Amino acid sequence: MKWTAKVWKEIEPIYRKIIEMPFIEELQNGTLPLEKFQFYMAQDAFYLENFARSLALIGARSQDTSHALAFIRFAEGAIVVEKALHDSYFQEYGLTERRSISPTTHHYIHFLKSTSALDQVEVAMAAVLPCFWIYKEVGDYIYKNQISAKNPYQKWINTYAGEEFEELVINAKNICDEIADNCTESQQELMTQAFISASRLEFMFWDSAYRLNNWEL
Ligand SMILES: Cc1ncc(C[n+]2csc(CCO)c2C)c(N)n1
Repeated sequence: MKWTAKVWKEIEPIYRKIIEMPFIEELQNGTLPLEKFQFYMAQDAFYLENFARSLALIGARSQDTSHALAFIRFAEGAIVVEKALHDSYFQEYGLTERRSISPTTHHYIHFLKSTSALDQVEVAMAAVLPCFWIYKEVGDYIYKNQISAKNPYQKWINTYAGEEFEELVINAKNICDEIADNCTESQQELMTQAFISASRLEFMFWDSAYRLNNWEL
């Protein structure tokens, strides 16, 4: 069995929780309060800037040049494509002020940065995979189950349910399977643990936006 098939089984309960969470349900119905979406967008802008750096670092640390190129392109995509989506939402919803990084965003960013800098590059690749894969699954899920034709968050949904994004995800998954095949069992286990941690953090990222959770002090 491929490594990706094995790890998806591991995070299936987390994925189920994600698609059942109120943030996702209300995003799908278009009823998510704007304040919560704004909080999410503002936090995601911080996330992307840092996530792109992790991807670039993984690219730089990759032995295989085709993997290096793929991760450098992912890094570019994180800044160019995703940032464009944010900028349009920032304009549409009049989001101007720069907020502070929430505890969950802080934790997620630093988990990715330290993993990409200090752990084996294979483990770092596994740590960033949920960012691609879970977004693809969630995007497709929402797209298929949408009831309302008019949704203020449609652009977000279309970005992740689209074919262009699918290609990126397939590429990221294939690279992880290729490198997992050349890993020892204990290295694979570290990859799996990193994948699970990042999946939990994806859940927390939406959950904390729904709760507008920020530092108390
Ligand atoms: C918390 C959080 N996790 C994942 C993504 C999705 N995402 C961000 S950059 C990128 C790769 C290049 O486009 C992907 C899939 C997000 N926006 N926010």
